[in-house]
Amino acid sequence: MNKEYKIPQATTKRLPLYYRFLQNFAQEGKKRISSQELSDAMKIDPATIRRDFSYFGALGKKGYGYDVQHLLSFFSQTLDQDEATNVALIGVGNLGNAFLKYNFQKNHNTRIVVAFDSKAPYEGTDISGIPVFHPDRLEEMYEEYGAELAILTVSSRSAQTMTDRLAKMNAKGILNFTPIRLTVPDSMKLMNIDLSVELQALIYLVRNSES
Ligand SMILES: NC(=O)c1ccc[n+]([C@@H]2O[C@H](COP(=O)([O-])OP(=O)(O)OC[C@H]3O[C@@H](n4cnc5c(N)ncnc54)[C@H](O)[C@@H]3O)[C@@H](O)[C@H]2O)c1
Repeated sequence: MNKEYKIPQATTKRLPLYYRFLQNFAQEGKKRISSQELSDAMKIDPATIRRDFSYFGALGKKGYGYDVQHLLSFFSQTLDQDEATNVALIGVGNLGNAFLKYNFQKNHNTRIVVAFDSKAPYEGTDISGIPVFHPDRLEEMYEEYGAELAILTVSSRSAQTMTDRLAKMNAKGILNFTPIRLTVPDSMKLMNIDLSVELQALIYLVRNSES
């Protein structure tokens, strides 16, 4: 990857999607692919795809398109897909339960390995095959299960406290589903996911394409 460029977050978010579609194309036996074909499959305009790919240097050739295997190994390295990522889930309520059930089945290298909920017993319980412990054991079990990242689905009032504890443990990143704007140290990556913001963006797109 060309490290001189800071990759925009919108591009970063599309990388796993590109990877998934490229895997499908490879499974169908496709050797090369144009940005137009990717665009048709992914419903992202070809200019965006070309711009996204340009952040990683010249990956395609004019008139030839992109070499599927080359792109796949490139994305796999970039996304560290060869390395498993263990994730901890904090807060097993409505949202957390759904994540434990889903557990990223489409991405075999990323999985929730341990979860925490204040209603869980100290010695732990099993929900959808994942051990769930009381948050008193966060530091101990996060380490024991080799978690690198945390998904935060706790009630709002606990969000910052749990974030501070994760920061102290040098957790690498948080995927935050709570509505709280969290304060994190520079060393920690934070991504906020808010369905109402996404929905508002969709409403805006729909309204602005009506004429
Ligand atoms: N981002 C989104 O689009 C979106 C959508 C729905 C809900 N949310 C937010 O996600 C969070 C979870 O929503 P929900 O509907 O699952 O709520 P919920 O009340 O069903 O679940 C929250 C869980 O967190 C647990 N909890 C509280 N403090 C804790 C702590 N310190 N450590 C571990 N567990 C703790 C509670 O026991 C509970 O089981 C809320 O903050 C909510 O506002 C976000």
